[in-house]
Amino acid sequence: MEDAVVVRDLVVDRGRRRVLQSISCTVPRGTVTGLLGPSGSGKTTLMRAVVGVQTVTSGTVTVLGRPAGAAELRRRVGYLTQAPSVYADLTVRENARYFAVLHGRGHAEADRAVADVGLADAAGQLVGTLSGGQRSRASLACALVGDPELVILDEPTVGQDPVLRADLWARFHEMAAAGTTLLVSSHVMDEAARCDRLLLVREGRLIADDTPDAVRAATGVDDLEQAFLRLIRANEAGREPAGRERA
Ligand SMILES: Nc1ncnc2c1ncn2[C@@H]1O[C@H](COP(=O)(O)OP(=O)(O)OP(=O)(O)O)[C@@H](O)[C@H]1O
Repeated sequence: MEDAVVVRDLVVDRGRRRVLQSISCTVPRGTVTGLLGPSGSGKTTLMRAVVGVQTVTSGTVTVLGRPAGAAELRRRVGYLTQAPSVYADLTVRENARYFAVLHGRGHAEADRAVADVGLADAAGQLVGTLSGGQRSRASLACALVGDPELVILDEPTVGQDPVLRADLWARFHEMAAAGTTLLVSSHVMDEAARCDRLLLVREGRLIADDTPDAVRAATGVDDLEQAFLRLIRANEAGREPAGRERA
């Protein structure tokens, strides 16, 4: 099956800086692919390019077989930005129902999306009165309510407690098992182990595109944070990055 996302030789300049330096990678359908890297490494910029809202300098981004940003992709791609994009003066339920209508879905789907992010008890609460972590989950519910084929989630678990984080990751894997493709960014390396595949970026360059197990095998260490350190050092030493083969 074709990949959900194909990025080829992507270069992006923001301001006067080159923030993505010729990135090529793929996101296979029906997987949870993690986009990992330190703050400022270019994760959000890459996600914006996949959503089609980022001006690119050169290269191509193909999403579900179409150029990124194509009008017909709007309903097929869900995007959770880092800043919650929900209406503060509506309740959680009203927000979810509003976004559900935009995607041709009903109340039942909206209520399910709210429950899926652990907000059933707060469904009647105004978003403006929620905690930061709750607000970001309300935003997540709105990104998922249309049941998009490709879901791009920019740091969806920041500020969530460990139980909720585990629940959210379980939900992501359920969605992937049902055929949805998820690209999920995080700068927390312990989340890398929860992904089917990993894209590791640093300073605008891709230094790994592989499964967690393949990254471990290529570097000879079990701990993914240590594995990434080795990849970074190997990369800085100018050697060929390890672990580029598909498992
Ligand atoms: N609007 C902008 N104009 C100029 N430079 C920008 C702009 N937005 C981001 N950048 C720069 O682009 C680089 C990549 O930023 P990006 O937001 O993609 O990183 P990130 O990996 O998502 O970081 P974080 O984990 O902190 O969200 C950073 O050096 C950042 O300062």
